Amino acid sequence: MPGRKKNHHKNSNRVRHQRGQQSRDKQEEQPTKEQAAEEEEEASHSPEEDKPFRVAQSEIYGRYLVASRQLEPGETLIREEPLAIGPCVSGDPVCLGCYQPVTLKPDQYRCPDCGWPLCGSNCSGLKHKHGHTETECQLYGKRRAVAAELLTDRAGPAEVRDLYELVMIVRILLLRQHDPEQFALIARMESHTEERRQNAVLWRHYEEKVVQRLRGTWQLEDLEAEQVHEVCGILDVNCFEIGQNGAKARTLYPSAFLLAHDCTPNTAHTDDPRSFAILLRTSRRVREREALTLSYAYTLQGTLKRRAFMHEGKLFWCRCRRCADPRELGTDCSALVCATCRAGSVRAVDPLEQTGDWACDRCSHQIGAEDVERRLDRINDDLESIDVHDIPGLENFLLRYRDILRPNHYLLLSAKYSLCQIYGRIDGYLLPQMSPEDIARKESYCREFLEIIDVLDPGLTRLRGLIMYELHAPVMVLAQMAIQNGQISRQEFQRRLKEVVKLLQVSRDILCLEPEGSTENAMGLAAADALTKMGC
Ligand SMILES: C[S@@+](CC[C@H](N)C(=O)[O-])C[C@H]1O[C@@H](n2cnc3c(N)ncnc32)[C@H](O)[C@@H]1O
Repeated sequence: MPGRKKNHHKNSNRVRHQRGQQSRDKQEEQPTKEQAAEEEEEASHSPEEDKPFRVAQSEIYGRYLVASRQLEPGETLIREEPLAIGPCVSGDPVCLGCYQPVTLKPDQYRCPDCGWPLCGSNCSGLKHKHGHTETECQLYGKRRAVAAELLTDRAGPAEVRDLYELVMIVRILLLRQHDPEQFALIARMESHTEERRQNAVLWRHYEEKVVQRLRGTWQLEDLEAEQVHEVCGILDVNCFEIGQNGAKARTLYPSAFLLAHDCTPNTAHTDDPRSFAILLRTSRRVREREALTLSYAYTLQGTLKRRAFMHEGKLFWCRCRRCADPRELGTDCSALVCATCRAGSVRAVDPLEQTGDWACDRCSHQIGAEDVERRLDRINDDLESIDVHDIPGLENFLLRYRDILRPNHYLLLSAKYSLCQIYGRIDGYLLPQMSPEDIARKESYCREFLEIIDVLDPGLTRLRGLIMYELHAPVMVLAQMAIQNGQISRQEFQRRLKEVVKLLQVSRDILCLEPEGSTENAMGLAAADALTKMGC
């Protein structure tokens, strides 16, 4: 469920602050991030390269990419393999070779040498640079107890998360010895170490969960605490969360990390399920010298949450057009129903004031941002507790909160997005089994959702492609029913068919840009097939 999962990128910051306490020697040997930016800029101006972008530098963004000419929608900007890859920070165990989910049950296949759970002995990621390497296996093999004794089905999600969190950090630190060039490409990334150090809670977390564990339990005493903190910062600021067909991983890429954030970005990215390469392209026309942007946050979150997420992990407060507008570019997807007059909408008075008040547009009711956040967290927990296939549960959720949240509220949209995807696809609710009312409901959720996405994630974006594909089916089926029952004219039927064709064409054009072997690409092919069958 893209709407409710973090399947986007996480990111980073600017370049001006003091670096960590590296030794004088190291500082002399390695260029600063500012010098690296200048070198990159020079390199990107070299005449033999006809790159669609170049590296620029600003006080606000730090290094960022700008279009070196006008770019058309769908132009490929970057295709590159990861510098580093590892499991995401979550309580879900995954195979260290291919990042597909595994269990911690006694019958789960495990690496015979180090004891970490793997999907199987023929996993494509075994001894592969993007998977479970021999170096890693040897290191873990000497500490077999970690995986064999701690990673069992008695471990709670927090313990599992703490152990998996270390994997990518260790992989990067291993590169320091085994592939210094690769390590240098990572070391030039922003870490915000100094700002992170000022945040006592965050610093203590990494000190206890990462530095002390690596140096203590994992007996990697030669690691310098400072370097470990630096790597933790680089990961938090620059990682992408990727994965296709059930796999989940986090990655660092050599140049994609340079993209600045915007909550209505002009690029879209996807990843290749085999190589884990990132494929980044423009989602709409970009003017020459315009910043190339992607969203570090989830589109389907309100301003309060998106900004908090970016401040927490990426150490900046977003001030983009969407964030600055209390109505989020007219979508109103954070507005609440006024609890006092019941008629007005409650919105942040100044959304760039994170702890400022929210006020009703009809009466004098006001509420603090912290209160709003607490309420939204409770509603979000409620939504998360509903199984994604539970149609009555999700419908009930919409009913329960319709007098509390405005219809376009992101939490309602999230539930509607799930419903768009499962109506027509699960047993008991397959299209031939559905009542015309339920089919019409699917259509109306798809339309509501599309209207919002057209504003917040416009152009050639996966979310638009997916929702258009979902929308074509109810429009088609209802049109057929209506003509058979004599409810619409031939002309109206033709008009509706035209819409179906348009929806299929756009979704095909978008989803066929997704990598081969991905679910989205399969949908793109299905759209193309449907068009052929319709003679288009
Ligand atoms: C993934 S890094 C991007 C590259 C980074 N600018 C650099 O020089 O290494 C993300 C960081 O860039 C900065 N940044 C990106 N987008 C920004 C934005 N919209 N506003 C302010 N800072 C931004 C923040 O410092 C953020 O932590």
